Amino acid sequence: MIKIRGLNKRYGDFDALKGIDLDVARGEFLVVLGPSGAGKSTLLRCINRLAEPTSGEVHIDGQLAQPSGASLRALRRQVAMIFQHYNVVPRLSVQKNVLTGRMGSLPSLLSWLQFFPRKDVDIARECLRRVELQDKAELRTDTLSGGQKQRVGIARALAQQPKVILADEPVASLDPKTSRTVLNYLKQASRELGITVVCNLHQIDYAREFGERIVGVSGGRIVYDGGPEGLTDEVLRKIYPGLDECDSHSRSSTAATAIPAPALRPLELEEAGA
Ligand SMILES: Nc1ncnc2c1ncn2[C@@H]1O[C@H](COP(=O)(O)OP(=O)(O)OP(=O)(O)O)[C@@H](O)[C@H]1O
Repeated sequence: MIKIRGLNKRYGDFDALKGIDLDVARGEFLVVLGPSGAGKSTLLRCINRLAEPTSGEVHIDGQLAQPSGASLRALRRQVAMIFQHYNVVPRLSVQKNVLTGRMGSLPSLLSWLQFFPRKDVDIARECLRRVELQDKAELRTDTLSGGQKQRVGIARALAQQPKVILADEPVASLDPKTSRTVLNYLKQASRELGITVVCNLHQIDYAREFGERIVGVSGGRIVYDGGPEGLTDEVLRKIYPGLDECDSHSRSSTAATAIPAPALRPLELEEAGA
């Protein structure tokens, strides 16, 4: 479903992604694990062209992703995104937020008028049912908790009826119990609807629990690609080069382990006066 070849992304003189090759199968739930600054978000953003790759190719369902035009619009319809900070419109109702996932499929006038045909309302309702928020459909979204807002984010992504969902640290702002609930909804939707999910995570424990396949990214390169059972201490040291300096308890604890060790680039070090 996703085929990436020789993907490089350079910001100024900094290489954020260095020669990424990756294939993700239809319906696969892939977790991308890595420390802060590793290049996880950049990878997702190059897949849906929110960031323009410096070189390399991304194919979605056999189609080469193009930087603009009709082909870009088609790509964006097929690839939905879920964000760390939910990106919901607070003053809109829950259902209206989910319906925004249908906008790419509507004629532009209807979309501009925010007029949604019955069929689209039914799709939105069904997506809300999947994340068990059907009872909240008419509420303003800013009355929901963080976990519920993220479930709205999932429902909106599902309403788009995409082939691929890119989830950029979808549980980074949530407590462990809520995080597991949200990841369960996402995984269940992927399994039942055959959607390919690429989910960026900081937390090793969630990656082990939810990732069928885990790609470890460090310094803009893939340093691990395999199952959760392969996440040995040696592999984790490759993904998180500073891991030995961290509290060793945190790796084996049952609580979710987040290691957002910042990988500062030279410019930032200079700015920090180092
Ligand atoms: N628009 C940009 N301009 C300049 N540098 C950028 C830009 N976006 C990202 N970077 C740099 O590229 C590197 C990778 O960033 P990216 O956000 O992809 O990492 P990440 O693994 O997703 O980190 P985090 O987990 O903290 O979100 C970082 O060093 C970051 O500072």
